[in-house]
Amino acid sequence: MSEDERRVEAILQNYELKAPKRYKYSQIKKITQRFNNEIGKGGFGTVFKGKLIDGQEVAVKVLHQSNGKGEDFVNEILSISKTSHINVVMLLGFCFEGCYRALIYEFVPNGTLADFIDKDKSNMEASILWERLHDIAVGIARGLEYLHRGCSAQIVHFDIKPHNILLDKKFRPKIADFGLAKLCSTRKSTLSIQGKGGTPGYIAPELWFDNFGPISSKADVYSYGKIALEMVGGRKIFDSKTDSSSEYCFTYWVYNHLNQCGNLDAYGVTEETEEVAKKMILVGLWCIQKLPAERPSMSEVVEMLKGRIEDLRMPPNPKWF
Ligand SMILES: Nc1ncnc2c1ncn2[C@@H]1O[C@H](COP(=O)(O)OP(=O)(O)OP(=O)(O)O)[C@@H](O)[C@H]1O
Repeated sequence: MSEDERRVEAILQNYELKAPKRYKYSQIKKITQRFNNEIGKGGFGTVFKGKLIDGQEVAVKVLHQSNGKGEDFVNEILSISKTSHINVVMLLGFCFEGCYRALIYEFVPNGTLADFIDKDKSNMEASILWERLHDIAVGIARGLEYLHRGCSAQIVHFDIKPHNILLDKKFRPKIADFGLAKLCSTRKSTLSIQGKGGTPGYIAPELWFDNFGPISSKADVYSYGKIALEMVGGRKIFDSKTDSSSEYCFTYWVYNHLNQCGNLDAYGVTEETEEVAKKMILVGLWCIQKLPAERPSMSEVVEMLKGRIEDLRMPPNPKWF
């Protein structure tokens, strides 16, 4: 056994794991029918569709063997095994055997929020579309509120982006991909991370620069704000391949437009759907405030989204990163 394996094994034994069952690699092969149904590839591994003995459909993430260190694997297991929430993807099991590592999740069948944002929605009735967007926004906010405050350990995800939000058959969002997540004591409100995590466009400024204040769950709030704006804009607000200034422009455009009491026709927002769109924009703008202390908590975001539009203010100054 390598030093790294010994370390992972010790952590797994010492940690009180709530639920996930440990599987042998031979069982993983059976569950995935010898890896014959690939769903997709990520930075850390390949995801296959599979079936447990009781017939439950699962997604099995098989980690690349080149991932020498067990850190991401342990992080994902330890973070997610402490959770149980309708808006957080459930970890059902894992495999850690020699160089083989795999994670077994509930299968979430309706693609990612990124797919949904990109999808042509012109044949969807506007009121249905905006109700769905609003419900997705509330669901993600509730999932994050739970991770930040509601489960036994405080969890900061650090990589909230549309690709990591899966949608179930009722379009309920489920937060996935806990590779960068960090557990911290519920009494501690700040934490530190080694290395730079996150994804450009969604990553909070304090994760890059030292002078923005302490690192806390407000980093996820920032990423959430970007997602909320992206959902309203119906497009990526940051696209490194095409236009590095698009994010900046969209955010300012929306801010100025709303400040001057303009309507949002250009974004397919009608009178009927304007309230929902405005709420999501206002929430998004508050969440992407440069200083973490000026951003709302996720509980406040849920209240803002569920409350009356009249009670929402514009952020006082456009000081976004
Ligand atoms: N529980 C699941 N149910 C259904 N599909 C899933 C599930 N988990 C992941 N997938 C799909 O598998 C693909 C790969 O997921 P994975 O989390 O490994 O990578 P990623 O999020 O795309 O990239 P990275 O991990 O590098 O951020 C994605 O397209 C995702 O939609």
